[in-house]
Amino acid sequence: MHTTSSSPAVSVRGLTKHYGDARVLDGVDLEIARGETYALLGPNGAGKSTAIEVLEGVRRASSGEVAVLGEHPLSAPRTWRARIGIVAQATGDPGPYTPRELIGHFAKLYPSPRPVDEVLDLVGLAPHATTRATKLSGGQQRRLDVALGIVGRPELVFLDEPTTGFDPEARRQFWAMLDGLADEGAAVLLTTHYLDEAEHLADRVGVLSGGTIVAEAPPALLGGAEARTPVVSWRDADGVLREERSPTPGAVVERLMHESRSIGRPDGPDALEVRRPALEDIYLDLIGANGAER
Ligand SMILES: Nc1ncnc2c1ncn2[C@@H]1O[C@H](COP(=O)(O)OP(=O)(O)OP(=O)(O)O)[C@@H](O)[C@H]1O
Repeated sequence: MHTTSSSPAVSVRGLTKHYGDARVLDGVDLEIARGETYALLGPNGAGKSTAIEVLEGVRRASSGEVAVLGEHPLSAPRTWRARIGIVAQATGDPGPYTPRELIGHFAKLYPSPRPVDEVLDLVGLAPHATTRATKLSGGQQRRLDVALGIVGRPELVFLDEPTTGFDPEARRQFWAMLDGLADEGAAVLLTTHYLDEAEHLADRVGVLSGGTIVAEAPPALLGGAEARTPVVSWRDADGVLREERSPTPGAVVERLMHESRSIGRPDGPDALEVRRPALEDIYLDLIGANGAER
């Protein structure tokens, strides 16, 4: 297949994968544009890593069409591999080397790598450049994984739960780094269990559940307008927790206050609260409504 920079970063149709009798992916369709950041969400065991491994060419699909930067991952030429960056969920033993040595070594595998010092700065490892990698903390080792994934200036980066183990400050630094990669035009496919991360980073999110992508949209639109409708909750006179969804929650609160006053409770019902569903609520509804883990 001829590769052009106008081909999508990722194009997947009807991807299935089974392990023995277990069908983990059951007809996944996915398209990621050049320069787009896409977050794949889903509960533990949904098949996110499996899907990413098929796209990376380290796992064979059972069926379906897969093109990554215009090539099939299992038949792509060596030059294709230099155009993608991989940060897997689990990485190997770094051996007796320092981050500077490891990044420098990996840089030699690519035609136009980033300078080692730039990578160290990007991932916030400059102060630990000469510490043995095995002596780094868990979060610092994860930054090193990210460094090795981006040193080759990839056109597409796969990041499988990249910020697991990061402290809040490191996560913010990582987000800024990823914003920088996106500004340079790299496409990113990210998995994460942190909904705020998906919301901050992704142009679009997809929810993988029951073997297929059950919802896909920009984070602010996931689940549709209905899912974003505010929820008014309160305890009624019998102490029972009530909920009402309404696009005009103020009117509901006014009605409840009026009803309360009419039964001699001028302060209104107990536990009166108005909530606007967050991405996390919408996500949980989506996976709950679609069978969750399998
Ligand atoms: N090599 C394998 N052989 C058999 N089953 C496997 C293999 N790899 C994964 N699985 C199973 O496939 C399912 C999907 O696993 P996968 O790691 O892709 O999920 P995930 O969505 O990435 O999960 P998590 O969020 O926990 O990382 C799980 O039930 C897992 O046990």
